[in-house]
Amino acid sequence: MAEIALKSLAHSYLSNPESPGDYAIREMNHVWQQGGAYALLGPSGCGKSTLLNIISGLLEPSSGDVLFDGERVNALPPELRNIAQVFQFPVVYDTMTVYDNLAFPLRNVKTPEDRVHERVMEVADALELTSQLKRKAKNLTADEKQKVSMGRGLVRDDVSAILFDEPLTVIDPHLKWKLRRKLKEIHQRFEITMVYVTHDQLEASTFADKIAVMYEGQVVQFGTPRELFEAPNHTFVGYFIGSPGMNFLEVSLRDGHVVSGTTELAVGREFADALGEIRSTNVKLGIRPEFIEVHDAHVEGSMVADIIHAQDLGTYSILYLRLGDTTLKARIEEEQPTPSGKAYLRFPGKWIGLYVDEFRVEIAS
Ligand SMILES: Nc1ncnc2c1ncn2[C@@H]1O[C@H](COP(=O)(O)OP(=O)(O)OP(=O)(O)O)[C@@H](O)[C@H]1O
Repeated sequence: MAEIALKSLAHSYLSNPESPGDYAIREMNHVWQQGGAYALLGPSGCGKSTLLNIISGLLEPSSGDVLFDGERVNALPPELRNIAQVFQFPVVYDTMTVYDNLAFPLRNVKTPEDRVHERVMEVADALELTSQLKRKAKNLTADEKQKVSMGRGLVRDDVSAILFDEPLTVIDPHLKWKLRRKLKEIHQRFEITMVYVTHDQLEASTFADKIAVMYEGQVVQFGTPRELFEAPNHTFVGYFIGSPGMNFLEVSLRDGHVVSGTTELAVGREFADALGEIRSTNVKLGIRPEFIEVHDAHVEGSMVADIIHAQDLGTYSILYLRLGDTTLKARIEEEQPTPSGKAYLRFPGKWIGLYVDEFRVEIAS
């Protein structure tokens, strides 16, 4: 087991990269601590697989260092890095039994047979494969084969980390949830550093204690699911996490007042002061639909909005609103009265974010 640190790491698949857009991984520093359960979350093409392949040694980075427990491993080939990798599609030997498939990574490093047996039985038990051990892998379903693949990743207890690259893609939807829980249990039982790659926020938050959100080759935020929800560090995290995503309004100052387009926004003095300090023209106010206060009559400091549409989702509704020239979404709970026609909105200062060139900046209170 090891701490994995990435230092000034960058990678381009081009031989002469020129602009940041030429990089699959833009220069980054990141640390996966020993024993953590992490997710690497991001949309297709943001660089997740590239990053995993650099850690496991399948790919050499264009620049920067990969350190395991402080030791530079850039020059080490994958087989000497002690990293287990589980891919989207099962990697099993069809002609071998489940038992022999699970035993393979251990026998490969000349583990004594009594220890092989002990570990195979332990992993088979954790993955509920005990009754399948004598079957030939070729007779298994896709789900079962992927469980064997995961088991092969888990069976060695001397690995530095296990990297899972979208491992549940081929798994039947009703089994996915169960397997995610299982992986979490296994993590607690074996205390191995695990990095789980996915583009699904639910999958990331059920598995991981901390999530690294990747966007355009950069980790734009590394935090707990709650931190990502309550204080997204980048507009992309705001859009990507939560359903529906965060509202972003382009804002500026006009005669000392905060406006979005031609509409004056009722927000605190601190926000206006912070806005006054900013020179960029790319400035946004972010607020989650969950944190907008919705009233059916005027209250002090409220802004009146037109309700375009209310979407009833059972235990809550999403209101689609027009506030001046911008549209917004707000969530109201079942027990709250749903206003009709007009709604009176308040943006609590605690839940407003200020975003400059897409990154969140602190507002002094
Ligand atoms: N072998 C390659 N040669 C050239 N470009 C590549 C190669 N592999 C990936 N890329 C490019 O690098 C960028 C990052 O790709 P990567 O596969 O790491 O993203 P990802 O987040 O894992 O996406 P997905 O979820 O679709 O697998 C993309 O623009 C992709 O087109």
